[in-house]
Amino acid sequence: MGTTTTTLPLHVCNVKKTDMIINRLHIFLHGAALLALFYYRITTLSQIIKTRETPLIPYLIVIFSELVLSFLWLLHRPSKWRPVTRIAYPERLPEDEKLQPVDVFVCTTDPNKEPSLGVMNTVISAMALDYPPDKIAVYLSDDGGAPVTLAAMKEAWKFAKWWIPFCRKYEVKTRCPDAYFSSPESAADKFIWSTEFVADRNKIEEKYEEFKESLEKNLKIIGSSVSKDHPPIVQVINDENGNEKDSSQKGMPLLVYVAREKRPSHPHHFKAGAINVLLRVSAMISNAPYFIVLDCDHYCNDPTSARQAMCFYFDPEISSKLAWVQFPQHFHNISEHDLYDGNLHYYWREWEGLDGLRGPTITGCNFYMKREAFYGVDRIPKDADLNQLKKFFGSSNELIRSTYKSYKPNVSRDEGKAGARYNTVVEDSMTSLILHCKGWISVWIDPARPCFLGTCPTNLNDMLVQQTRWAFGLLQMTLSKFSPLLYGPPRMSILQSMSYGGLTLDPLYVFPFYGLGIIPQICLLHGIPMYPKVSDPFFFVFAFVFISSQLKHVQEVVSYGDPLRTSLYDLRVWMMKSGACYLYAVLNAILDQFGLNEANFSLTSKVVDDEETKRHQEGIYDFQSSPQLLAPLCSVYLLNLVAFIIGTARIFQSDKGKEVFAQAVLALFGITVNYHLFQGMVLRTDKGRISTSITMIAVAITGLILFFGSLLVFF
Ligand SMILES: O=c1ccn([C@@H]2O[C@H](COP(=O)(O)OP(=O)(O)O[C@H]3O[C@H](CO)[C@@H](O)[C@H](O)[C@H]3O)[C@@H](O)[C@H]2O)c(=O)[nH]1
Ligand SMILES: [Mn+2]
Repeated sequence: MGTTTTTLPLHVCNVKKTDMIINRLHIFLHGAALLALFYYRITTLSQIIKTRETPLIPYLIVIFSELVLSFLWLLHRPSKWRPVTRIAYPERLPEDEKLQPVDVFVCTTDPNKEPSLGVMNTVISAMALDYPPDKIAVYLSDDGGAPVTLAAMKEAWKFAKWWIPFCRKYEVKTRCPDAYFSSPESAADKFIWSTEFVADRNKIEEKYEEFKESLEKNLKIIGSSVSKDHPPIVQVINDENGNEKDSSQKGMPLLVYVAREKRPSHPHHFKAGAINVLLRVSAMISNAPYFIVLDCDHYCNDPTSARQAMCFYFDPEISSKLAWVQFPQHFHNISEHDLYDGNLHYYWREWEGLDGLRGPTITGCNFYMKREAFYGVDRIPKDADLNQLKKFFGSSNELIRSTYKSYKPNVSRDEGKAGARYNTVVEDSMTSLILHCKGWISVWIDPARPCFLGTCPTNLNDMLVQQTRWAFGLLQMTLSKFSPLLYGPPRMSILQSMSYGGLTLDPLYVFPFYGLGIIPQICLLHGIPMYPKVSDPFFFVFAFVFISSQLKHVQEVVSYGDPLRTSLYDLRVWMMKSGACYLYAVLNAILDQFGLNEANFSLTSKVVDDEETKRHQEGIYDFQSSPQLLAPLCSVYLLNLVAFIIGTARIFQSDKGKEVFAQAVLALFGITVNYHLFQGMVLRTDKGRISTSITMIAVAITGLILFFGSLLVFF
């Protein structure tokens, strides 16, 4: 544990040197080019104001777009400054008696979108964690208050009593039963030839089939209705079959069902609300000093995750400041063509860099958290009276008593409440900002064998809906008093504040997307130059900025280990997000400011659709999506297509046309990168194509943009 020189470290942190050097060089080169670019813009702008040779408004829009792009580029730089990776060595932990208890929180909401079998697989995989069973308690929060979920849990308990001993006996690695049976792992070497293993395995498979049947039967009898109006239900499932000392309970963790009270008149704050209820309920039952949050679809794929996390909490050098250990979200339903960036590598690439600062943000689930940090008790003075404590913890005397027994907390000087933050649907980013600002650090670990595997959206619509929710949440955060660029700097380093700023301000990409996707193209049609001529030395500056940002992106993708084509898919996702998700997120955020937007958390579906899965596997875009999301993208596409065709004709016709060469290249870039939209609108005939009605709407919108955009050319 690092106390003497002879003991081996529990974990190591490696700086990714090559990436670090490339990143830093790029920051300076690209940064210098940007300065040159803006020097050009400012000098030409003053000329334009004098001479009025070029229309001012389009020119200002282009400059504004470039400013937003560069500002966001700058905010994302700290996360490139020092990328690191980590390895933990759980085998070097002290003996089991010294390990601290861990509570597992699983959240589910709707058995129709989150089928019970999947949820129970997650619950069972958590119960089977490789950790002393008396130090594990699994809590399921059922936000649907669905009787079918409670019934499923009782069946899960029965099956787990077979499953857990089997996993222990044969050192099974894949402890999510569904994953285990669908791609059977071979037994650990020492059991491989044993007939006993084969017999046990067949038996357990039979039990699993029975378990599945029982869930189906329940579903038929009970139905999958959910309720938004019910009293709280807390049920310890273990109790069903006797008391704790009963032999049937031995070697089994605690399993608890929780459906918090729901009333239509009362806001329930979605997942953040669910976590906070679990925090309080568990404080009264097991009250472990650490807890982990899992989404109902994120099963434990490596049973050692808790031990890996403990490697950091046991390190005396960081343990007192360490709040959470974050594992990435990886997905079991990803295809080799990850068309929608479902694996979220866009984020994880940055998280390696955040880890090199003071730690990654919480990313919704798969994080081990120190309960004390989450309570914010570091801020509670020692001599706090009960009233002060109630202001912080709420009115429950029992909760305060139980908390006090274990942590002897001291009282909050800030007026906040304990737990996850409510102000936004991205409770995770908000909560981590506040914890980082209090001086806590966090750790990011992404082992070769993913510790958790979830279900990611496999069609465009789900991806867009999910990204819209995130973007809206991040904007809510930006517009709240926890706006990172204002709230951060007095409390944490400027680099860390910038990273949070980069995360929450990503929705601003909507402005350059439309600014640069429409204006230069319309000007191209009218033969009005927006960029320097090819013969102008500053043309080189623009070309450099453009090429350098594209190449840097390709380098990041490849160095992260993804195939080259991912950089193209990424670029498309970025454009689709900017043109659709960010657009609606910004509109909703504006409505929200006027109190006109109803709080909402649109769940992503975890139900498998065969045809959709097939398209996903084959790498074919699934465009069955609402016109609202697709039409804006298609319109911009069509505009670029028209601009490119007519603009190129002009370039070949007249000498003056050559001044708009850069704009023609820009339009060509847009239509080439987004060729999938062209395919969807024009070439494809299958069910996943872009419907004719959406294409027609897009044609109409393109006409409107052309008309109104052309008016701008006169100002
Ligand atoms: O009122 C609610 C709404 C959602 N959930 C649960 O929250 C989890 C995440 O919901 P999901 O529909 O899967 O959304 P995703 O977009 O896939 O979730 C991502 O984004 C969320 C923030 O928007 C994070 O909380 C998640 O961890 C992260 O995986 C699921 O287990 C839900 O059951 C609740 O418990 N109560
Ligand atoms: Mn999810």
